[in-house]
Parts: sequence; structure tokens; C-alpha cells
Amino acid sequence: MKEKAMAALPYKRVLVKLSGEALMGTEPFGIDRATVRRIAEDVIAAVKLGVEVAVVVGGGNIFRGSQIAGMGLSRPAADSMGMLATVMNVIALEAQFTSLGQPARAMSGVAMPSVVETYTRQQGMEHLSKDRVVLLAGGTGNPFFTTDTGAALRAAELECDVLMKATQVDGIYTADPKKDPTATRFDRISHDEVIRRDLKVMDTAAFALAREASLPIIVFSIHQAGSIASVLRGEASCTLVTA
Ligand SMILES: Nc1ncnc2c1ncn2[C@@H]1O[C@H](COP(=O)(O)OP(=O)(O)O)[C@@H](O)[C@H]1O
Ligand SMILES: O=c1ccn([C@@H]2O[C@H](COP(=O)(O)OP(=O)(O)O)[C@@H](O)[C@H]2O)c(=O)[nH]1
Repeated sequence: MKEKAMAALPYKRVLVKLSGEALMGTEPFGIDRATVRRIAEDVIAAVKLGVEVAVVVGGGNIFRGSQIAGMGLSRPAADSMGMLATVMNVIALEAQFTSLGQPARAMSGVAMPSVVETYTRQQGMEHLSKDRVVLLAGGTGNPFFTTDTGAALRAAELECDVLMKATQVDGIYTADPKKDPTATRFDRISHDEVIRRDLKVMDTAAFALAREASLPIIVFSIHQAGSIASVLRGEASCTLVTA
């Protein structure tokens, strides 16, 4: 069944980057239960298509290091708080997947063994090959990075075929479409061109790492229910970044 479904899709293993803000729904802060459920259902719909799914989760719905650094905190201390925020998010997601009957494992790049499994590449690969959704917290495990860069890193390490950046807009535009109504969307663009034009949808470190690893990136909007599966089936508007 899995082989049959997979045959129609160009990807066998994908990594979805989910920002912390995607879990807020319409709340100003934190985790909105209904939104977490909707996103878990979206991921499960993708699993049912026959792909293995890893998810790197951000923490911007709770703490962003760059915003709280300076308030009596060094940047590394503030970034530690940001990384802990991502752990809270994966705990919420793991519970949601479990209650929906989908096997899932939360793993953290920041060791917290009494809370979630510590990330290792080998164990992550093992979970994916057993069709468990792998929920990755802690970004890269180091300060001064973002979870976008963590997503490119984990996608490369875990041999994912594509990094799917779920965001607020349906792709990469010539300029920020929220600020410039004349901006137009790219269907396809190279990593080099994204970096050369300094397009801001992910940080440059993430694009550079993806380029180095020959990792394609899809940028798509998470607002529509079922969007991950729609993108995988080639039915939703998005931007594909390739070499
Ligand atoms: N060239 C661009 N193309 C698309 N989006 C852009 C561009 N420049 C800036 N953005 C903005 O980047 C945002 C996504 O980046 P970010 O805030 O890091 O996303 P998220 O909160 O989903 O992690 C989009 O919502 C969009 O407003
Ligand atoms: O490798 C990483 C990834 C994240 N962070 C910290 O965790 C916060 C939350 O991550 P991010 O801002 O990427 O979350 P998102 O915008 O995706 O919700 C960041 O602001 C950083 O403070 C970090 O220090 N190292």
C-alpha cells in the first residue's frame, strides 16, 4: 500500500519546518489546541500518502532569543530560552499525534532526557523508517542559529528529499508580499538566486546549507487545511528552490 502510494509522489522522506507562530492560531502567544490538532491532521494526511515525515518546530510563539536578549540576558542565555520554547511545542504536538493514533517521537537537539529523547541521527532515521513522525526540537542545539537553519541541517542529516517550509505566504516573492502588493511569486528559483537577491523568507544560513547539501526547498502556506498533502500532490501554489 505504502509503495503504491509512494510511486505517484516525487518524495519518499520530507522534512516540514513549522514555525512556532503557526501553532498560535489567532491567539497572541502560546499554543492553540485546535490549531495544533489541525496541523497534526495535516501531517497525518501526508503520512497517509506514503511519505516519511520529520517536523522541525520553531519557538517564536513563546520566546525568540533575538527579542529577549539584552533584557539582562546574554544572547546565548536568551537563545537557550528560545530552544526550550521549541521543546514545549514538540511536547504538545507529540501528545496530539498520540491522541490521533499516529505514532510520533519528539526528539531534542538540546539534551533533556527526562523530558524528550535526545536527538541522534541514527535514532531519527530509525523512527522515520518505522513510519513514526519525528518531531524535532532545539533547532541546531546552538545559540545564534534559527530553527530554519536547524531544519536545513536535520533535513540534510536525515536524508530527506525536500525541506518544506510552511509559512504565512504561498511561496517566495520578488519582495515581501505583505509589504509590497506588486511583488510576484516565483514558481521555481535557485538557492543561488535567493541568496543573491537577499530574499527574506528563510535566513541566508538555511539557504546556504541547503545549497551545500543539494537539498530542494518548497515554500508554501500552512493556512489552508490539508496544505502539506496538497503541495506533495502538486496541487497547491508554492515555490520550489532547486540547484
Ligand atoms: N521575498 C519574500 N518572499 C516571501 N515572503 C517574504 C519575502 N520577504 C519577506 N517575506 C516574509 O517572510 C515571512 C516568512 O518568514 P518568517 O517570519 O521567518 O516565517 P515563519 O514565521 O513562518 O517562520 C513571510 O510571512 C513573508 O511575509
Ligand atoms: O538552532 C537554534 C534554533 C533556535 N534557537 C532559539 O530558539 C528561538 C526560536 O526559534 P525560531 O525563532 O527559529 O522559531 P520560529 O520563528 O520558527 O517560530 C530562536 O529565536 C533562538 O533564540 C537557537 O538558539 N538555536
